[in-house]
Amino acid sequence: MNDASTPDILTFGEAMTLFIAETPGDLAEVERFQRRIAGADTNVAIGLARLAFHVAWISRVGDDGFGTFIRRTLDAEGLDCRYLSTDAEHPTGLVFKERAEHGEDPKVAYYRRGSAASHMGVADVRDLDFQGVRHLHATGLPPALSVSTRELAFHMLERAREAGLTISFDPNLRPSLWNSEAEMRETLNALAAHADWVLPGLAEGQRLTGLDNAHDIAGYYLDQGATGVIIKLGPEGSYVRTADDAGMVKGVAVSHVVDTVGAGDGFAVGVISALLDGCTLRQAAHRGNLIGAEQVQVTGDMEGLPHRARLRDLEAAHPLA
Ligand SMILES: O=C(O)C(=O)C[C@H](O)[C@H](O)CO
Repeated sequence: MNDASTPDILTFGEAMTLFIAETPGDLAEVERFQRRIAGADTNVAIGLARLAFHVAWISRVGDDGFGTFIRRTLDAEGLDCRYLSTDAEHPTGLVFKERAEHGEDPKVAYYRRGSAASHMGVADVRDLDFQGVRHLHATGLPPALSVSTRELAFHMLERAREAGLTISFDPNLRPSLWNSEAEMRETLNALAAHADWVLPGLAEGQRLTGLDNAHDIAGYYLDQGATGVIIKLGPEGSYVRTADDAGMVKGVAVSHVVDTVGAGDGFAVGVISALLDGCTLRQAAHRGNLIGAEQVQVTGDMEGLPHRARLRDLEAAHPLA
């Protein structure tokens, strides 16, 4: 998209070229892979663009074939890539994913250390105009990649706050990318304190807060300043809490889980799109559950993200109970 108009939504992070094993088992045995794109932030950006929001994507790719592939894919998905730059010195990040056989979480191998996106920093967004933008979505990936992307993450949330955008934050824990558990916890909780809507999974919330149940975890983030917290509970659905409401929003049944990666990103797409459409937090959690369920039925990380027509069908078939 080359449109110079103001985006509805800003997103930033790392898009990687993804290789999905064509056969199950250890990557050491796999000879053929399918090529796709991946990255928690970019999955959300694509999902929101499919739902007809104007989404700007802030990132870097390497000056290599994988970077060209990512740029072409994001353009084709309708993302506004005016803030996507090409880094001549560092390569595009890659991720290889095992093929899941029985709905288990597949193993992934990252080749992203020192990637183009991990060299982003505050200077990349010096000319970024927040005026008129409605929303910023952030995840725990940029603060995990490098010191400069961590600074960028805090800078983005602080500027969004000053400019009056709403902010969503999904911790997307990747312990293998952090130096220590304590650093991960402190950094992600500090970032979450800048957000309006915080969207951890139950296990993530437990690890980040040391608390046990969804109600208390949500309370922790409300006390830090969030207006709404939704805890993802997998197939059970999600737990919603605001200052004056709390309760379960039931999940939708899925007969065959193919691959769970990207389900949380689908959930974020549902929640953010619904809130920007003017829905309540419970309706937003329900849409998150619906899109999360779509995402677990495909092998790629973003292929299950629906366009508006499919979303209308899903919401008609599964009204909020
Ligand atoms: O962004 C990452 O770290 C990934 O592993 C790529 C996946 O698309 C992502 O995890 C899905 O949330």
